Amino acid sequence: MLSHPIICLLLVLFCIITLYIKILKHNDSTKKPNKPSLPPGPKPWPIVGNLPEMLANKPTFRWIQNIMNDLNTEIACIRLGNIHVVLVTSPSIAREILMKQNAIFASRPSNWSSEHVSLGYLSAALTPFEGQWKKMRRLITNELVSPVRLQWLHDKRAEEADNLVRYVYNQCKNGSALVDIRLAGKHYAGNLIRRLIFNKRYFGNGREDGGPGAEELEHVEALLILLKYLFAFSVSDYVPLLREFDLDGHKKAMKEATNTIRKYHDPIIEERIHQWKNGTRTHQEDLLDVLISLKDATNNPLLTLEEIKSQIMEIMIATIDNPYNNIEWVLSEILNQPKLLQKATEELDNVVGKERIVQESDIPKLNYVKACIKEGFRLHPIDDFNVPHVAMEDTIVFNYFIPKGTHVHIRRQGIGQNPRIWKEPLKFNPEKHLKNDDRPSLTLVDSNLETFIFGTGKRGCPGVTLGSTITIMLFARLVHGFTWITPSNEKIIDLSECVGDTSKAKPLVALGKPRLAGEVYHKMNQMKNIK
Ligand code: HEM
Repeated sequence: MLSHPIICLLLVLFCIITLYIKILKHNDSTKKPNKPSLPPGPKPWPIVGNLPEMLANKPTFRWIQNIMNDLNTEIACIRLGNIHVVLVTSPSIAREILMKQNAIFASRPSNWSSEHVSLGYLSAALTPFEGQWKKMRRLITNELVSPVRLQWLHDKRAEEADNLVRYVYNQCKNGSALVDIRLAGKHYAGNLIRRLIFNKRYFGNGREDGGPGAEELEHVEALLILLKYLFAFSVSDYVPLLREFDLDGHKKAMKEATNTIRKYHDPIIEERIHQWKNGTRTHQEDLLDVLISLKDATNNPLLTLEEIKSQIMEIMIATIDNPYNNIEWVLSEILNQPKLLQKATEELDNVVGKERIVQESDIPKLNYVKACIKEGFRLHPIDDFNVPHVAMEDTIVFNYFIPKGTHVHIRRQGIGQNPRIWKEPLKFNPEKHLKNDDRPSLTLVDSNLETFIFGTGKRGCPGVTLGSTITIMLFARLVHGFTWITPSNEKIIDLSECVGDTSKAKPLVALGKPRLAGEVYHKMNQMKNIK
């Protein structure tokens, strides 16, 4: 006979084992066969996640490209500190995130760089999803880039397009000359946005040939530095305790750049507000006047001084990089395939002729020109990563679990070069955008996100019309106004990318020669130097 305590012990053991089996069974039954997991990715370390690999594999975007190629996936997840970062190269997943689940993914990350540039989240593009974003987004859409406003600003844009031709013409008017296309593109876009906002091309005395002065060179470079370091996978964005140490130097570079920009912007903005207050200015001439004159429901100024400064800095940043980078790549690609350059030139000659220069009103008829530009955006976006979005709640995307707080980076180049979507993805061929498009006038809008240009949804670009116009006019004026050939010491244009980003490693310098009737240029050369 077993003694009483042993029976008790056996009974307890039996209960424990039964309970354990029950728990196991329960877990098994609750484990649905397809319980969503995170998207695939490298196994994260405890606490730091994949930060060690990120730091050991610079530049980060190439490390991420390699991870996704190795895993053969169009969606991946890495963990940086305690933040999940999801990467996407599939148009259908991008549509799910930016269209179907748009409301969930409408926020932006909070980090030092975006807070710094937006002067504490006062502007639209960088501000997480909340009231301030709504206020500034509405204002941009309704007051700064509405069709009526863009019409009002037409003549300023036309003068800057004329100044572009004047600047290039002054370099090659005695025959032909080498022209730095990157420089010309940067400064056309910089002049144009300064003109729309401040009614100024030059902060200083400018240059007689229409080119940039030292101040404009400094201004545009500072804006591009901010872009370079915004959302640039700085380690302190994921481990805020490290912010003070500025381990990668991003903070120092960004502070210097904002100081430079504010050195030019702030006195103009402050003086202008003063003029409106003391009644010496009563007539709106540019977007700064518009911003100052906006009123709230109680007829008080809608915007504070800091809101105006922040929104102006953001629009300056948003306008310059895409157009010049696109045109530099497109011209490089078609210099290497002269038949394409010839086709674009023929279209311009057919639509415009050679007695006048191309104008914005010609744009609807320039489908081949626009197809070239779209193809440039597909192959060579300025940055692989779109501005990041943040999931505001837990969700499921294509059967993957995406936790609240995840940063989503849609990879523009990954989408544009996705071999499942595009035949011969690495070949520059504008016909790709003409084949399936029977609309009478092609646009640069990327509605199915197979070429990721402006994005879509709540955080999609509000500057589509202005951005398209600037880019198309830059390309059309250069190709219509001048003959371009590869410099004699280069067989073909070197199409290598920078190691650290997607820009062209070497600036494009091409041999340009005027190709229109002489009076066309002379008229522009007589333009006053607008300061
Ligand atoms: C060719 C030129 C341009 C391109 C390719 C472009 C592209 C983009 C892209 C891809 C986004 C992010 C979309 C997303 O988050 O999913 C964006 C956002 C934005 N863009 Fe543009 N853009 C251009 C020109 C402009 C211009 C001229 C303006 C001036 C008003 C502008 C203002 C903005 C703003 C304010 C946002 C942020 C929207 C938000 O977060 O609510 N962009 N742009």
